[in-house]
Amino acid sequence: MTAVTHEAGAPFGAAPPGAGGEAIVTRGLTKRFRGGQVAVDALDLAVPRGSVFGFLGPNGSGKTTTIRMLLGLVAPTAGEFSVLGTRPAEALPRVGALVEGPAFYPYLSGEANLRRFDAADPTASRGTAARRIAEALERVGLTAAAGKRYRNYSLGMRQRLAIAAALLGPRELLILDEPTNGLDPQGTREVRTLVKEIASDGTTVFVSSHLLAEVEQMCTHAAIMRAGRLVAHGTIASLNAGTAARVRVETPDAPGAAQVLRGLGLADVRVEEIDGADARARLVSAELGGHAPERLNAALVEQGVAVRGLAVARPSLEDVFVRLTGEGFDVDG
Ligand SMILES: Nc1ncnc2c1ncn2[C@@H]1O[C@H](COP(=O)(O)OP(=O)(O)OP(=O)(O)O)[C@@H](O)[C@H]1O
Repeated sequence: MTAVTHEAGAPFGAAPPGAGGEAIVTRGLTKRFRGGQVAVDALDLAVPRGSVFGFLGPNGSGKTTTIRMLLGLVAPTAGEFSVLGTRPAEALPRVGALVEGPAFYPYLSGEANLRRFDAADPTASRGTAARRIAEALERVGLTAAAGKRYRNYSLGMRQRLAIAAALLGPRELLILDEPTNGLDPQGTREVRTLVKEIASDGTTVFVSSHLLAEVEQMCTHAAIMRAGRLVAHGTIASLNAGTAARVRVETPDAPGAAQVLRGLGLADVRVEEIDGADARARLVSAELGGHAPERLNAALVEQGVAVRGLAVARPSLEDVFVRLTGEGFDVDG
């Protein structure tokens, strides 16, 4: 593929990437900073319209640089991309973004701050400003607090106001860079709820995060970055399916249980100690495969193996991410 940079303004091919219904498409998108550091390395991304797309990765993995390229704030070194099926410059009026929080005046009300923010946009019509601001405040649930000074807003309200600033005007795509960073648990909940509400109106939301639980709770799709490279990409369900479920049997007869499970054809049978439990009890685990847990239980009992407990452990997204990125994630929202 020919390397085309957004900065060079070279046209996409006959069919621009993203013409088929994706909100964002990137092909081979690369950013090498002066000094040789490759922040984003040949990124191929497809963000379906209508999705809440989690852009997940540890700090420094290239998320902000990618977002800055998508918004035309930094020029790619190589690769091509489209936003809402077209060139970024054409799409931008339909894109709301929160990259670095807007600077709000503490002594002005939320509404007055939005008015100043809106006035700075040369493309926005003055005649419709009041309606635009009222709608944005309504959308983030700040209508009742519109007249309150910004300095008296809670952290969650401040971030909701920042999102309102990104929603001035009709937006088809909202790009949020770490929108819950620095928020308290209440503020985090408010932002998550707001993101889901915005998405339920049909707006595509592309949200970066280093918090796994956050992406799991609010996103339909995710991409996982590691050191500038994409290591996984798909629906949350398909990413979750990346690791096999295991059955875990607690029993005083570990050799017997292991033999029964192996006899039934289960793979990767392991015997583990149980910390703090009866010294005679052991945990026998195996890949569940297509077996019904209740049939396994019946087979164990029929063959004289005492079963103290049987559970199926579904792999968490965290297991998948740790395996892919080689790093632990903050799992607390
Ligand atoms: N202007 C710059 N000049 C040189 N290197 C940069 C620049 N901006 C970012 N980098 C480097 O590029 C890499 C990716 O940074 P980036 O900010 O995109 O990651 P991130 O995943 O968004 O992390 P964070 O959440 O910490 O911002 C990092 O190693 C960073 O130090």
